[in-house]
Amino acid sequence: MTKFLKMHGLGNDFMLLDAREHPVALTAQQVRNLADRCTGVGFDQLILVEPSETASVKARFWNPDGSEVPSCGNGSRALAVYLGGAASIETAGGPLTSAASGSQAEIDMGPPRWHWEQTLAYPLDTLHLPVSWDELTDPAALSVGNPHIVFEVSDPAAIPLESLGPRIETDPLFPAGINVGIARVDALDRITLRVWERGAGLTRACGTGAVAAVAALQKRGRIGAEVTVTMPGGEVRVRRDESGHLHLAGPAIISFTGEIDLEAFA
Ligand SMILES: N[C@H](CCC[C@H](N)C(=O)O)C(=O)O
Repeated sequence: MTKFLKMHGLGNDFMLLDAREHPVALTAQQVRNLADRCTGVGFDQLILVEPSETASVKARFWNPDGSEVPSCGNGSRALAVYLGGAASIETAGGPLTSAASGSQAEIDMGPPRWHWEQTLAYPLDTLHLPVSWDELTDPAALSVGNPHIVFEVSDPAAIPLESLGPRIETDPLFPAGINVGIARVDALDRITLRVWERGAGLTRACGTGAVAAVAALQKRGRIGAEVTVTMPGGEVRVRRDESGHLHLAGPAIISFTGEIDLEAFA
C-alpha cells in the first residue's frame, strides 16, 4: 500500500505521492484510473515527489487525462505546504523556490519562460474558432513553464469557456495543447480570471493561469506589479519582483490522507 495526500489550492485539487523513499512508476492509464472521481481518488492533477540532485525535491505533474505536464502553480503551492518552510523544487518547467507557513505558500515561479513564443496579441483570426465571439479580442499567448493563451474581456462570465476552451486547447496551432484563460481587469491591482485547463477542463483555480494572465496584462501595461487574482475557487496574489520573477502566493490545504494499492489502478 502507498500513502497519499489529498490536497487543494482554492479547489484546484491534487493527489500527492511522496516517492522520495520508495520510487513510484506511473502509466498514463494508471493516472487516468486514479483521477476517476467515481472509481478512483479523483483530482485535477497528480503530484509525484521524487529525490533531486539539484534541489530539495523534484516534482512531476500529471493531468487527469494522463498527460504529464511541466508546471503546476497551485500544485507547487500544495507541495510547498506539504514540505513546510523554505525549499527548492526541480520541475520540467524550470526551477522553483517555495516558502510555506501553515497553509499559506509562496512560490517564486521564476521569470516567464518564453520557450513557447510569447505574443501579446495573437491574431484571433488564426484561431480556428467556429463562431466569432464579439467579446473576444486578440489574446496574449505565452508560457510560464506551461503554455497559456489569455483573453482580456469585459465580462468573463459571458464567455462560454466550456465550449471555447476545448476548441482552442485542441486547435492544430497548438500541437501540445494549451491552457485557456479569460481575464477581466477590475483595477490596477485586481483581476478576475477563469481558466479552461489543458488536460483537465474547467477548474476552480489555476496557478500558472493566474501567473500567465498577470504576466500578459502587465506586459500590456494594464495592471501593476502586485495583483490579486480572483478565480471561482478564491484569490491568489501574483507579484513581479525587480528581477522579473513572478511570485504566486495563496493557501493550500491538506484535505485528508490515505493509503492506496497503486497496482489495482494499473
Ligand atoms: N493543466 C495544466 C497543468 C496544471 C496547471 C494548474 N492546475 C496550475 O495550478 O497551474 C497544463 O496542462 O499545463
